[in-house]
Amino acid sequence: MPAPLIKICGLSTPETLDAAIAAQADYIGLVFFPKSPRNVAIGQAAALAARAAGRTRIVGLFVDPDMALLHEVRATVPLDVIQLHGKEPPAFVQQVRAATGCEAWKALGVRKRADMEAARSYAGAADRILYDAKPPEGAALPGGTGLRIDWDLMKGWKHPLPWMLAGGLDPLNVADAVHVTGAPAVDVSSGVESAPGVKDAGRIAAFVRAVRTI
Ligand SMILES: O=C(O)c1ccccc1N[C@@H]1O[C@H](COP(=O)(O)O)[C@@H](O)[C@H]1O
Repeated sequence: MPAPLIKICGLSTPETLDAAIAAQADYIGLVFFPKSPRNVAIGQAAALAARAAGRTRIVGLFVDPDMALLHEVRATVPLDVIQLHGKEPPAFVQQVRAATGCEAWKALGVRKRADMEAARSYAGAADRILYDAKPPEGAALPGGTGLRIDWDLMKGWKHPLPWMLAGGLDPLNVADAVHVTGAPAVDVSSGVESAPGVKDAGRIAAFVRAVRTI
């Protein structure tokens, strides 16, 4: 099995961005969602992206954005990937990919096996499905909650698209998560923080090390 790809999401400072790059994370994520403690202003994101350019790939995370916001961000932030973490239907995901030239990743909230079935409808529209834990009804955030998927749900599941595992991963559990699910790519946000929105350089390094030594 090839080494899983690694994304460190929700970076907002040059120091923690540098930590992710030094650890050789494959992707770094910038969150454009004002309700998130990891939200970055467009100017702040542009400065972080300039620092990261050519050293890792840059993912912009959005929740039910309109095309105007995506174009506004892309005018100054050179995104490689747009991660859609809301209720975006396949046609919109396809439109995002066509209009921006970025890869489009669609996040799906998973609590039971049936939640994963929705992945099929994104074949041909999304470049990757990101499976995240489904938050409880009425939760403030659709992701970045530290909640975990029941990894056993993925046993025997035939993934219709390239995919990534997210939700409650951390340096101590990520190796188990990969062993149980066979994930080809992993994404972490709160599991490498010391407080909500505060990334920890040591935990970022430990997470990448834990994946690279699987
Ligand atoms: O990180 C956030 O603040 C966030 C906000 C809104 C939607 C998604 C968000 N993060 C994504 O959620 C998953 C899981 O995060 P965690 O590791 O459980 O904290 C991950 O894909 C993040 O990119």
